[in-house]
Amino acid sequence: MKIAVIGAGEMGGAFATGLLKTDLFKPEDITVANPHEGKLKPFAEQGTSVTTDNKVAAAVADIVVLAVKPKVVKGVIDEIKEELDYSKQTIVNMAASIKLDQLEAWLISGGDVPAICQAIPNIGIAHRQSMTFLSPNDKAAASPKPVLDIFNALGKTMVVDEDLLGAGTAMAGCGIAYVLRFIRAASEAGVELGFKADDAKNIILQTIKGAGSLLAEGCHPEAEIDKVTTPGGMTIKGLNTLEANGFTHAVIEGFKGSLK
Ligand SMILES: NC(=O)C1=CN([C@@H]2O[C@H](COP(=O)(O)OP(=O)(O)OC[C@H]3O[C@@H](n4cnc5c(N)ncnc54)[C@H](O)[C@@H]3O)[C@@H](O)[C@H]2O)C=CC1
Ligand SMILES: O=C(O)[C@@H]1CCC=N1
Repeated sequence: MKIAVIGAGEMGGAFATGLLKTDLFKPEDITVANPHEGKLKPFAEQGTSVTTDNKVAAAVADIVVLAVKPKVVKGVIDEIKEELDYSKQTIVNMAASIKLDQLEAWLISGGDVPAICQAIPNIGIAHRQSMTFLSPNDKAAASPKPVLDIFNALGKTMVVDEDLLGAGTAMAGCGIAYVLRFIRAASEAGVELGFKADDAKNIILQTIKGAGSLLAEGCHPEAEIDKVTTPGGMTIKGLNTLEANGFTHAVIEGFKGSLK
């Protein structure tokens, strides 16, 4: 099995980096394509095949991943279309906000469309800790295993109707930035409270891991919060101060804001 990643930017690069940490592909069976050679160098150094020619990348792969900006997708499809073999190749599109119907219209050839799967990961994919949303077209849904195997090896995966893909993008693709901003804000609070910046970051990181492990065991967030809030104690004062400053409202509006 061979895979091509077209676009070695933040997402394509993180995806290729994650792939190299799995045993799904030999490094030389991963082809990374980008017009700028500088983007390819780190991958070439790790033994992957690299090229500045998208057609070369597309021709050799069983799975062709489009990891370019949305406005570039049509141009890349026009460029590689002649090289594709719809009887055996699957196209994975990572560009947000392009619909399957649109991809099929761009890719249709002699009345035939390829297996296409929308995939929205997040940058945790570089560490095999992505939350990835997948929406296959009918042809890809008929044999989903190859794509599922890849993204399951790179974190957690949820297959959703395409209608939910935008919401998934907001929750995890964008959500990782919101979580990181929370960590940064909490670290800044820690510095004001007297810790060095690195210590403050590590304290909040370990605190998040603890919260995550409680929830992973099936605990409910509010039940755990009730255990922490000593009557008349420090935690309830902090929680009420957060809410007086609009914390829950700001979080909800922030996630919804990605889709506006
Ligand atoms: N960054 C993220 O966290 C996420 C990004 N995405 C999607 O991934 C796609 C890429 O986003 P980023 O990696 O953030 O953008 P980016 O700008 O970092 O990367 C795009 C890459 O494509 C390359 N490129 C430009 N024209 C090209 C062409 N004709 N052929 C091949 N490569 C070309 C650029 O040189 C660049 O390396 C976007 O469509 C975005 O919606 C999806 C989920 C999360
Ligand atoms: O900000 C964006 O549009 C992309 C999609 C999810 C993360 N980055």
